[in-house]
Amino acid sequence: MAPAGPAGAHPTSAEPLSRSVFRKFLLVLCSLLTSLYVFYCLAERCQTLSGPGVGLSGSSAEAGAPDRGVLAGGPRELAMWPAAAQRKRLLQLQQWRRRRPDAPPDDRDEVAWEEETPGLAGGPGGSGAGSSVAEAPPGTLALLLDEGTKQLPQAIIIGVKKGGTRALLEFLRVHPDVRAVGAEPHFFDRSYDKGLAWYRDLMPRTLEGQITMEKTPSYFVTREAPARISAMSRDTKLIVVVRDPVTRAISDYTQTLSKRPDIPTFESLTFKNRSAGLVDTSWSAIQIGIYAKHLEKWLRHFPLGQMLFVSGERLISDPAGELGRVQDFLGLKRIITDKHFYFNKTKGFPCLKKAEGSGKPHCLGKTKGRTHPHIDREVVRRLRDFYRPFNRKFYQMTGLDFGWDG
Ligand SMILES: Nc1ncnc2c1ncn2[C@@H]1O[C@H](COP(=O)(O)OS(=O)(=O)O)[C@@H](OP(=O)(O)O)[C@H]1O
Repeated sequence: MAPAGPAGAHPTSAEPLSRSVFRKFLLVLCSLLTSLYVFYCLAERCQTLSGPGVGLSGSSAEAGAPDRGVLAGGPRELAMWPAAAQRKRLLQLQQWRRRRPDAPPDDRDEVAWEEETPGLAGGPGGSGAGSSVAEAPPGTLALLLDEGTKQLPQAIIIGVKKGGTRALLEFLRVHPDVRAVGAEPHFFDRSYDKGLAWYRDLMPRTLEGQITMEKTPSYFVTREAPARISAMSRDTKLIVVVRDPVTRAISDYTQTLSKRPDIPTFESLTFKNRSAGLVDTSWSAIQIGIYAKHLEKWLRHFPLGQMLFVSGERLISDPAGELGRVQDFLGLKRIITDKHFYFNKTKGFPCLKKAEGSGKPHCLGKTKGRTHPHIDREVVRRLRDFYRPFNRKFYQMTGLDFGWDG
């Protein structure tokens, strides 16, 4: 008998051998797949495979946060999206982020306003200073929030105090291409020594095409501010909200009175010598309203065309009209229209139908639109006489008649 060949020599062990090889192969394959999956998850792409079409819709588990699918992707994943989708997604993140109450402004009056309207507060946090990773939702949101860059403002609302500057900024923030610091930075008057890097760091992150803004009404009357802003950028656009200087002075006084009820009467503070009718121009409430005098200083550093004068009165009677002018001046698409406003009878002012971020109707807080005390008519008349020549000069300089003198 011929001896059995190798195949025939172990007819029974051949099958178990191939099975064990197969088992080992399966084992290696499984661990390879598991490692790949773990690696994939570590790269945080597990939840983002759905892509923009899925990610931008759906409900949110986070309180008010955009869909998780939207949030979970990392910058690399984001980079794979078409530019428009990236922008939309980042805008969505910005909006969500603006809803969080951030650091309050430094002005006490403004603090009160922000406290009442956290939904509208942008704070240096809306601006980046509050972007603590601890607050960030899980996943790579923290990374995503770092998208965009902090820019020095291209436009500043420089005044005037009690002119309606808060209303203007909050209305403007409804625009998707406007990002603004909620608090007043007071950089060019109080913190200039901290340097431009400090100032820039207060700003919100912006995407290409978005404008960075801030408002500090005291800049308009700060001697050094025009040169300092010009040194930052000669192209900075300047917005001044002006209001009848007499009502502005009374509003200013009303604010001080609300904090220090024991101050002298408006009438007594107005005059150096009441019987002689000599107005005290050293009182800041009076001085701020001499707009022509302050404007002269700005015009030494900026061309008139780089400044926009917003009527504080029309900002109340026709907010959409004034916002139209502002959007044009800033080179923005006219997105904010009369559809965004309604007149709130209780408040006595126009309010936003949908506040930026929260989507709910919203009025400014109770520190905006205070009831003014009654002022002696004779004192008001004397003040009108005092301001008339300055107002005329201001109308001449700006080419605009604000109609304060009847
Ligand atoms: N929509 C709306 N709602 C409430 N208030 C409004 C609005 N539009 C303009 N105003 C007027 O804004 C005045 C306050 O001006 P500012 O925001 O510039 O004040 S501040 O300098 O920032 O303190 C504030 O002044 P007072 O009425 O004297 O309180 C308002 O008259």
